[in-house]
Amino acid sequence: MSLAPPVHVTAGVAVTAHGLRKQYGTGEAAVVALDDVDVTFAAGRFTAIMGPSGSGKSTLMHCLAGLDRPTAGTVRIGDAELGRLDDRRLTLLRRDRVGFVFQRFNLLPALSTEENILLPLAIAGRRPEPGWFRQVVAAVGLADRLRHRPAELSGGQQQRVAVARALVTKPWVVFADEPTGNLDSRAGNEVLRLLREAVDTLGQTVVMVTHDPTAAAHADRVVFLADGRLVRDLAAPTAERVLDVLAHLDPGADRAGDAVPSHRGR
Ligand SMILES: Nc1ncnc2c1ncn2[C@@H]1O[C@H](COP(=O)(O)OP(=O)(O)OP(=O)(O)O)[C@@H](O)[C@H]1O
Repeated sequence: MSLAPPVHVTAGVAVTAHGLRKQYGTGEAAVVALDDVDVTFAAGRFTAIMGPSGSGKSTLMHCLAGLDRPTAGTVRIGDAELGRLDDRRLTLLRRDRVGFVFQRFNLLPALSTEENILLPLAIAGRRPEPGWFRQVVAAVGLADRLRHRPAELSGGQQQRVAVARALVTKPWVVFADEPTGNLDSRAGNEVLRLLREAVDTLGQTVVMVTHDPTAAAHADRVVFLADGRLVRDLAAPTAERVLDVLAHLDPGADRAGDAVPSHRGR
């Protein structure tokens, strides 16, 4: 597969979706999970996707990452339009150009930390760039855990292995799906700090789905979904402002929203 230089990445845009629609089922059982979503993710920025349960966050991320095909609309990662790629080329794009961090870490239990981190490169038959592997390992603080297997690591350490695995290919974008969902707040903070650092020091693009306003506050921007539509776009988020927006999207979150000062009208 030939992957031309990432025109859109160098132009400042890593991922774009236009007119994105996803419908599950047909007739009376039909569910419209995404309803005409247009969104652009700038290169070298950290964006969080939030919204009430069932609002379409996972569906959006799966369509953006080429893990699922939309019913209508287009997605571009770098200069590749995903709808124009057959399954094989899409698999290669995901392998070579996209990093993933999942809530459940998804490490291979029989492999060491080092082997897990290098797995995407091994599958692609690529060697790590000299120095890059060491730089990534140092960044995530795992230099003294390289021979350990996942079962010998804490949850936070396992997720740091997953972050290193996502960064090692120098992907155009890292998609993180609830990366702190299985971690206590300290370990979660550490993972968020790492993602933030990857953006600030490596120019990495990160798109993260989260339910946690504190996690979203690490991002440069938060986009909010409700009923499959993109309804708010918040720059320079704080946990309080995120809570405030959420409280007005989801009646179930009203109590949490009432607990913080309202920032409406500012
Ligand atoms: N495979 C599927 N078949 C049918 N409906 C689906 C399927 N996957 C998701 N849905 C529906 O699509 C809608 C959006 O789901 P999605 O998982 O994207 O929401 P979410 O915002 O990620 O929710 P949560 O925060 O609870 O994880 C929901 O109504 C869900 O029930």
